[in-house]
Amino acid sequence: MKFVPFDVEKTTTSSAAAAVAAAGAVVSLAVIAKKRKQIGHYLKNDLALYVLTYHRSAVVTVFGLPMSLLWNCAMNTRSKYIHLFHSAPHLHDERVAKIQKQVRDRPDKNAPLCTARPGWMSVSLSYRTYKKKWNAIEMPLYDILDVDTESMIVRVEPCVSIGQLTHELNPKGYTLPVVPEMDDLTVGGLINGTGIESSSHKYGLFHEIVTELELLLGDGTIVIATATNEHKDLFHAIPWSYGTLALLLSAKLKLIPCKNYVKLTYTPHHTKDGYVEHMRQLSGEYNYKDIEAAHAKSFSSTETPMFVEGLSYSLETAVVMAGEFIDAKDVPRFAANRLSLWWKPWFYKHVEKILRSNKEKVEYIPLTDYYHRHTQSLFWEMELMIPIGNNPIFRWLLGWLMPPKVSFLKISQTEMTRQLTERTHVAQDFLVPTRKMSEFLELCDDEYDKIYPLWLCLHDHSPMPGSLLKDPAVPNTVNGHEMYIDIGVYGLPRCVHEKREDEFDMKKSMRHVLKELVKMDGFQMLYADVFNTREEFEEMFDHTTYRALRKKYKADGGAFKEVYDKMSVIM
Ligand SMILES: NC(=O)C1=CN([C@@H]2O[C@H](COP(=O)(O)OP(=O)(O)OC[C@H]3O[C@@H](n4cnc5c(N)ncnc54)[C@H](OP(=O)(O)O)[C@@H]3O)[C@@H](O)[C@H]2O)C=CC1
Ligand SMILES: C=C(/C=C/[C@@H](C)[C@H]1CC[C@H]2C3=CC=C4C[C@@H](O)CC[C@]4(C)[C@H]3CC[C@]12C)C(C)C
Repeated sequence: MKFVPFDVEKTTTSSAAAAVAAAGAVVSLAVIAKKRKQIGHYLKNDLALYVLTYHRSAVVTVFGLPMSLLWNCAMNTRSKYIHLFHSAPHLHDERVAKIQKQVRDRPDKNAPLCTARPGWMSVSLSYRTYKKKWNAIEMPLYDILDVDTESMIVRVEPCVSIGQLTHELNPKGYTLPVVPEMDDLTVGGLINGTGIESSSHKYGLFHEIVTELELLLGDGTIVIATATNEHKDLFHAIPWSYGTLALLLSAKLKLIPCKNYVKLTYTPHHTKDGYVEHMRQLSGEYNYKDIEAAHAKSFSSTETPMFVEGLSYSLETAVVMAGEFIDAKDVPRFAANRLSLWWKPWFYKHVEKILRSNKEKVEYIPLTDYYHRHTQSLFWEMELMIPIGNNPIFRWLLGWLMPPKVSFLKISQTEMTRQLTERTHVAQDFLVPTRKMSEFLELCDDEYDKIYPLWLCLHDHSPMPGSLLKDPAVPNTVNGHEMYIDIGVYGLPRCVHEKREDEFDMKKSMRHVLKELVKMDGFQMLYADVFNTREEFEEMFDHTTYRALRKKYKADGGAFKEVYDKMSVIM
């Protein structure tokens, strides 16, 4: 039987439908009553499975939204309780000693190490099933250990989330130079994986803001690694290693001062060449000295905007957004747009309207709202899960509950929807040099059958000796940096929308795109499914020094598996 995982065809903007969805339980009951005969079989076997598989939108609305709210409330209460009664940064060393003991005394030295954070909690498509078989180490490291505004450094444990950090830092007038969207992302996941945001053209990927790592090696030794000390090779190799070199115990991150508003200029474009060139100009790549200045933290004196982002709505159309910090006192009266208010339209829809108006527009957005501009709609994933989610009535009634947690979306999947997601739902970020941006956009348009919008986010790629990431192939002569662009493709190909799923072959398209990506000196973000063979994966990521370091730091020989063994879906 053919079906699509989300009720895409039922997309309707009518208010009546929104009201019905608001009372989602009634809908489910009505549908179930209507199809009693068809589901009789399931009633005997597994009604829950039927509902979870065929009525995903209703399940997400009726159960996912309130459960996510309850979960968030429980987690907030828990962290307030821990903060009040058990917050003990000074106990960090005790906690570390217990983790060290677990690693040293693990019963099966042949089973590889990984963290015990459940796979369904990870902000990725993967369920990380290896955790059931391997030595999963409990690492209850949830504390912000120190905020030093003299040296502009914050020291954190790896399970600290982006949400925790922004809550702590922003009201005090500080922020991380790179604040990846999504509150549930953890510092440990972002350092061992990667993170990016619209300030990455200045500050690089998330690992570029790290100054020190406290690491536990496979043999139980603890080392402190910085960019200049005797473990600098390990320091550079941790990003993109996905927990295959050592376990991270704490990290020091850079801070910058911030203001509480962002002045955002939206520029609509109706040619590909127009928006590609505009983004390249804004990136500062034509003047790399500017980027060096940014790295030296003098962000306010540089000419490049603090934030640059693009949303393309077809191969030839996009809106390019450039933002700067601005003080509340400088915001013109009544000019603020609080994007995060529950009844506001989804951000990418708001931007699409600006594209249609074809007029440049300036808005003043509170900083936290700016950081969360894609949160309500989970980029544009919510349109697939809750097709009426952007309807004004739905937003007024239930917008305050949005979005459901990615964790809920993961645990509520049935095997059938999971397989279908893997076959038809593209969720990938490709990092390509901006010199190849135009070519790669054409490839995506063709291979993914017109998935739009696309997320366009620049980042400064600098050499990282020893990491899996290859150095820039055509380095800018000044300092070896090269400007890259993250092209985020999230959604269903048009043929899948139109119920012609047979015309889309995920593995074939993915492997073709990845092959071309390597030729263009690009690479793929690994939160997504990895469809490469091992050989193809090794063409994209340089394993030479990585393997030497695994030997040097006692990660091979069974302590940790290689990245491909953790990430591949084709094994
Ligand atoms: N804006 C952005 O930049 C976004 C980024 N992402 C992606 O999400 C992922 C992060 O999600 P999150 O849920 O926080 O992390 P995950 O649980 O997905 O962990 C990511 C990787 O980091 C490893 N890791 C995590 N903590 C430690 C640690 N203390 N020591 C050693 N290894 C560790 C994990 O290993 P193990 O499997 O052993 O736990 C895993 O391989 C990243 O891959 C990121 O690229 C997703 C959305 C947005
Ligand atoms: C990396 C970036 C953004 C990524 C997001 C768009 C994806 C990150 C995790 C993805 C998802 C996880 C699990 C899911 C459950 C499935 O049932 C459906 C899909 C999904 C919700 C999936 C959707 C895309 C993500 C949210 C950028 C910012 C660099």
